[in-house]
Amino acid sequence: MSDTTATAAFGLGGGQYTIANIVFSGLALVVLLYFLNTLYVAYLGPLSKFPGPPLRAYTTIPLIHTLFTGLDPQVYPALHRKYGPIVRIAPNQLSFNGGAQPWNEIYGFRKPGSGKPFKDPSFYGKAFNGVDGPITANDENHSRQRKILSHAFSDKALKEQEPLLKRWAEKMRDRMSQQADAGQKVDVLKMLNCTTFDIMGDLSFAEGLNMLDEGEYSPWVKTIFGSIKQATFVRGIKIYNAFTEYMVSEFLGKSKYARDKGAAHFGYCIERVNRRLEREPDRPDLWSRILEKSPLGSEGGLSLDEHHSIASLFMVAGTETTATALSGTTFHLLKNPDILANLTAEIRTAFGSLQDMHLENLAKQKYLMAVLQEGLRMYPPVPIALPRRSPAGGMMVEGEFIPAGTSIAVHQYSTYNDESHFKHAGEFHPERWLGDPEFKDDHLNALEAFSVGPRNCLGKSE
Ligand code: HEM
Repeated sequence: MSDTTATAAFGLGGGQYTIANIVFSGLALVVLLYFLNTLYVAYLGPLSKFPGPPLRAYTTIPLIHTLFTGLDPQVYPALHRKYGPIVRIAPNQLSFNGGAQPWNEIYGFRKPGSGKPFKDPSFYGKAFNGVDGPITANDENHSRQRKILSHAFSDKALKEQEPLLKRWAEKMRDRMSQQADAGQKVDVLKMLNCTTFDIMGDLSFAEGLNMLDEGEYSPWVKTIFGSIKQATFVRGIKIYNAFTEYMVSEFLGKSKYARDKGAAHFGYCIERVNRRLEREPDRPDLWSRILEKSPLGSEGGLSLDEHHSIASLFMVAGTETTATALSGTTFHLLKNPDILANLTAEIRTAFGSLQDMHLENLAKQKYLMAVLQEGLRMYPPVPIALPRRSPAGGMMVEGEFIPAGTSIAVHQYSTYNDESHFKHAGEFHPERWLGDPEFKDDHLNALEAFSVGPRNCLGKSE
């Protein structure tokens, strides 16, 4: 090829046909194509029909900013108020707050053979040992694991744990009373976290973490809280683009710092699970029921690695969530003395002492149940969105076609704070759950704090 032909062919002009120029032109072309593609996706692509802030259609930076600043429960309700029940919150991401319909369409059970949304991999991370527990397992492993684990969460199994739950509740009450009698301030959130972690340790491994005794978070629990924040930060970097996702998975995720941090939490789990598997406690715990269904080494049962992953999940999923729900509800009760007085009256009329309280008769206290529901609505422990990806071939949600691979989710706090679902949404009104005519137009089925469908919360009691 002559210089002139090459110059013409590469469009370089002026006889500048050098390797550097070719590389530079190639890079410029890639940047141009990337830019044009971004513009196409933002303004002409299949998600361009959905409303949302223009910048969010173009880049994930606002999404990451919201994540890093922790303003999720402020930003997304405001976006839904402005743009409606479906909002494009990133180039490839839609947020829903339309109530029961998107809950069922995105998360609910589906007919066999119909395309099914799956968990968005950019949100969900595997357990430290790389072995899936129920949160990240594929459908086949998930249903195998869930069948085994459900046995430990049946009504019968929970009834069996009643003395344990009562013992810890009494301990929490005594501890709080001691502090109050001594004129000290009571950090209710901390007390509740100490209690739920002690309970989960005792339920899972037949040994508490002694946090209520110490009145302080144990090093393990501090590690768990730290790793929740760290995981959020890592997720923010990952979702920027494919390159940052690769860098996080290949380098940051495998760095010594990340490995040491992950190993600390996981190490505590491994140690306790192994210790528990070596002995039979003098009273049944969750693992007694799990091992009943799946003896170690049995075909189709849980592997030792799965036991570790599941224990590490239980310690996160069942503790901070419950403590958050109870502390949020306590906050709203203290802000609403009339409601607190009604609740106190119901409980003191029904029970002479703590000894009279049982799981069964507590569940029959209508006002108590309404207060807890309203607490979950006003202060959901998972206030964010748990994203799924739409399946190959796309799917319909709220009558709109969603193309394959789109990240879709119901945003909990936006749903529960929307006046179209709940009258006086920003106020605490347990009466709405008790058939009060003032709230007759409320969409009570928009509240799904434990999610719905095959992957809903295992700890939810019906
Ligand atoms: C108020 C307390 C709780 C709330 C609001 C809550 C909420 C949730 C939600 C929204 C999910 C779905 C996660 C997803 O789609 O990725 C979930 C899953 C799960 N939760 Fe809870 N949870 C609570 C308490 C508990 C408790 C006490 C346990 C007991 C260990 C527990 C164990 C689990 C497990 C194992 C899963 C995974 C289930 C599966 O994928 O099959 N949770 N929870």
